[in-house]
Amino acid sequence: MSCFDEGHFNGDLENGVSIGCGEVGFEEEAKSDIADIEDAVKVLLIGLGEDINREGLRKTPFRVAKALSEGTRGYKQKVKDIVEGALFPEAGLENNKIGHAGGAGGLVIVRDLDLYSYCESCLLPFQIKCHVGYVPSGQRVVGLSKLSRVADVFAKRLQEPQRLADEVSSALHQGIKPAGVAVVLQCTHIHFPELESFFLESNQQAWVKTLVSSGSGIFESKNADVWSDFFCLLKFRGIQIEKVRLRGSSDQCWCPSLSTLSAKVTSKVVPVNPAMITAVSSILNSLGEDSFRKELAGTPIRFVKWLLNFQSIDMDVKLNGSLCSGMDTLNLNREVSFNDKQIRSELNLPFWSQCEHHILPFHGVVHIGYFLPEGFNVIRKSLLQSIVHFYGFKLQVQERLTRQIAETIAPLILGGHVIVVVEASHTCMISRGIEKFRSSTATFAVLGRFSTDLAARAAFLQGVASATTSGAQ
Ligand SMILES: Nc1nc2c(ncn2[C@@H]2O[C@H](COP(=O)(O)OP(=O)(O)OP(=O)(O)O)[C@@H](O)[C@H]2O)c(=O)[nH]1
Ligand SMILES: [Zn+2]
Repeated sequence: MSCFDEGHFNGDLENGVSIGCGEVGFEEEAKSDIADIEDAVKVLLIGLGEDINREGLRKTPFRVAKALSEGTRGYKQKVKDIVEGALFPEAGLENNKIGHAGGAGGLVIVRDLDLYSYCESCLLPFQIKCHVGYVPSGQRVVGLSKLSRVADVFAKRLQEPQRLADEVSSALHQGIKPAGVAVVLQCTHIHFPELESFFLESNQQAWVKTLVSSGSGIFESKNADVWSDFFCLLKFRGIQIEKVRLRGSSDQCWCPSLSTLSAKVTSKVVPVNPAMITAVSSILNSLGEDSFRKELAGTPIRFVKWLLNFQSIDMDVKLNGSLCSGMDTLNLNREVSFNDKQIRSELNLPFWSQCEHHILPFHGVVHIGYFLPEGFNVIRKSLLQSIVHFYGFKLQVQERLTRQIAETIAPLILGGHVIVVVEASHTCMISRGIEKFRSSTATFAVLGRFSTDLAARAAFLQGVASATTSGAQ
């Protein structure tokens, strides 16, 4: 059932009708929506060739349903309730003078509100740093927390940055009746790897960012001088405004899936399992969206194409003798002394993976260290990058990914002395109510001398610390 229709937004503000799917039997409806989403997730997992009964996946359909429902709870929240009762009388600087100095005497801005939303084009969460300001009028101000709560109502939907900014500024204007509202959003979206070119280039950026704004009342015009007050107060926080896309500016496609995955759909006929597409459409409807809404038209196929990256890649990593080329296999048994001057490092190899608990991406960089005695060839970086992708492009947990990379490299190295460190940002940690935006997870796997020799580990880790900033974000 869809609660998303053109007029729903204004109607909900004025008469307080719940934005959700009606009050009566709402709990029951929510439960059946969760169950429907779980069934759809099972179809997706089976479409990936996964065993839905295996340990790591058994609870995944429920976790995903819970996460998506949490991430789109905004459809069921009433903006009116949030603002009503939180408008406080406050004399202005110049009593009864209407306009800029009316009310409490000038601009009020709350900066650095960390929110997350779900991208309507690819169904992945994206991060938002939201800055909301308004000029009070009518001798009253609104509770500061309500600015964040109202922004969150619209963030917790399937969104696109500009529409989100517009909805927040419009909702606050209707709720507070100020002289004007201004909203600036800094949005950060995971970058989609271009698999074909990916194995060649290791310098793929991890994030796509955009800055959008929206204004109402005295902020309606993007040239209004009150915007410069607003931008100055943002500059205090180091936010460079020049890059803000003011409303109505050219709408370059924000979501990277609109350029990469769609291009792949058109450039090459890639068979996509229709049952998986139907499953994603049913998830959209269970969330209270209208899967026929034009912005959602291509979302199911984009989401399925993204998922299929993690089915398994047909790249066959040849770990036979040819990889040991230059390593004289007779010497492989020869004892050679280990010294930390002979540690070879390959750092910042990018990876993408998908957490099997929430079917949400985690991505970052892999640092690999191994022992390279005199006279032996290094392992080609492209091979190490291929091994990283081979294990990355699966439904994973980070610890398992780290171990599998180390175990695959060890046999290629004299003595099997290898250390692997993975640094990653987990999308499941920035969303789902956890919302730890700047968190990143590091995992470690050590084999051979690296598991017993602290000095060797320290030598490698020092090298990583001084040679690189984490690529996780
Ligand atoms: N160790 C590990 N845990 C992960 C990874 N990716 C996701 N998780 C965790 O998987 C766990 C699943 O816990 P559950 O209690 O079954 O599910 P949940 O209700 O979504 O848990 P919360 O995250 O606490 O909301 C969560 O704690 C996630 O943080 C990973 O790569 N490694
Ligand atoms: Zn997207």
